[in-house]
Amino acid sequence: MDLEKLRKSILEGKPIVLIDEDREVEADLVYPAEIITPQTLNFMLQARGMLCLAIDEEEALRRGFFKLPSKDNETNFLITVDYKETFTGISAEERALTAKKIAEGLSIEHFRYPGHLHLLGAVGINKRKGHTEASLELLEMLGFKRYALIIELLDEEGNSHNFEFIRSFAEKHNLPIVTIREVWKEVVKRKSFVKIHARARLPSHHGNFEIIAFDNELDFKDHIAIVKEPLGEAPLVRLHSECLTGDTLASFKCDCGSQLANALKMIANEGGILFYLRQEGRGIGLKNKIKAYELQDKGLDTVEANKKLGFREDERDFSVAYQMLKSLGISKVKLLTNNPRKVRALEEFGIEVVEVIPIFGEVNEINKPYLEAKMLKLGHNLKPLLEGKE
Ligand SMILES: Nc1nc2c(ncn2[C@@H]2O[C@H](COP(=O)(O)OP(=O)(O)OP(=O)(O)O)[C@@H](O)[C@H]2O)c(=O)[nH]1
Ligand SMILES: [Mg+2]
Ligand SMILES: [Mg+2]
Ligand SMILES: [Zn+2]
Repeated sequence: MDLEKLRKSILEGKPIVLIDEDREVEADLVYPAEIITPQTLNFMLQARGMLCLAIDEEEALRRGFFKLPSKDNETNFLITVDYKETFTGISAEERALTAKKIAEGLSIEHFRYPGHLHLLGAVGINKRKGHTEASLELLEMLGFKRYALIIELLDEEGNSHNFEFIRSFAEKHNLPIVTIREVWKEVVKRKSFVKIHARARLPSHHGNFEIIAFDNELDFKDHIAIVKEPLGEAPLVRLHSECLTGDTLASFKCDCGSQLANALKMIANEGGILFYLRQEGRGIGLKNKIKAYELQDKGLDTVEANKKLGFREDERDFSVAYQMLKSLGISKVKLLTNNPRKVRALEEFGIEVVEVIPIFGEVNEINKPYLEAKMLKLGHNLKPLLEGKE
């Protein structure tokens, strides 16, 4: 995402096409309310969705705007308004004026309601990754105030999910395209959602560690770090994904339990950090992993089983691991893994992986086909282990 270029394009009066690939599979045009002109607003109305103004819900409520009684609706609508000095409130000029007055911080006394501009309350992109939230983050990182005019882009037939049309519309009008995923990634780099909650001694079978718990407003799960001093400039780091069956129940189906023990031993000897990440089943959760096991009992491999259940081969997101590292002041690591995706995930956030150190578990007749599938289909570097040369 080239922020300079995006800002320039906005200042030329061009809205950004913000694509939501994950939730709604739709695109909205986005423009800062503070600098909206009647011309740009009129251009945005071509998109033919519903023009709304996104605002932080907390702030809107503080200023006296309110929600209508509603059943739990996914879209967080507040009242509709017109600025008091408008005539009917519907023209591009008058809607632009209403939007600007909201961006100036005026409270509800200066508006009539119901009116012609819909207000949408944003609840924070960590809690909801919709257009409402992402548009505010996007504008903030471009140096604008957190008030966004947004409107869904419909094709000639009125369909909102036509990505081919969305891309051709952007191209035709020379509008930049950004995805909500890109915005979220940038937010994870800029804003901190994780901080240390408590730390305590943890003597264990493997050595004397410290255990750290976090307040985590990023994915709201209880991840922990197991730390052994000294850390040095680039400590040994292991990102361990939870595996109840392997870690706790000593299952033969995978190598997780023995990898965990080996990682803790290495860290006990040399110093380092093990992050115990609650990403059971490569992020699909325990129940789904058992479902995947059911399919594997019937002959599918670990990747095919995930796909059959409608998941990607790997659903893990390492942004929380990045923020935990940051909260511990670490920007360089020696990473214990055979999984190239973990290296890439950290590097994308700007963590320097100075060395990748293989970490093998035990191979047996039961987990061998699973490990082979990971090597062949997920690109894990397990050749030395499977050839017995590790
Ligand atoms: N969906 C799914 N998850 C599995 C399966 N077997 C193990 N897992 C999960 O896979 C995760 C461990 O990931 P692995 O791919 O073994 O290893 P990795 O952590 O990505 O890579 P390394 O760093 O090299 O160990 C844990 O969350 C396990 O619960 C399976 O058959 N299906
Ligand atoms: Mg939407
Ligand atoms: Mg593993
Ligand atoms: Zn496992």
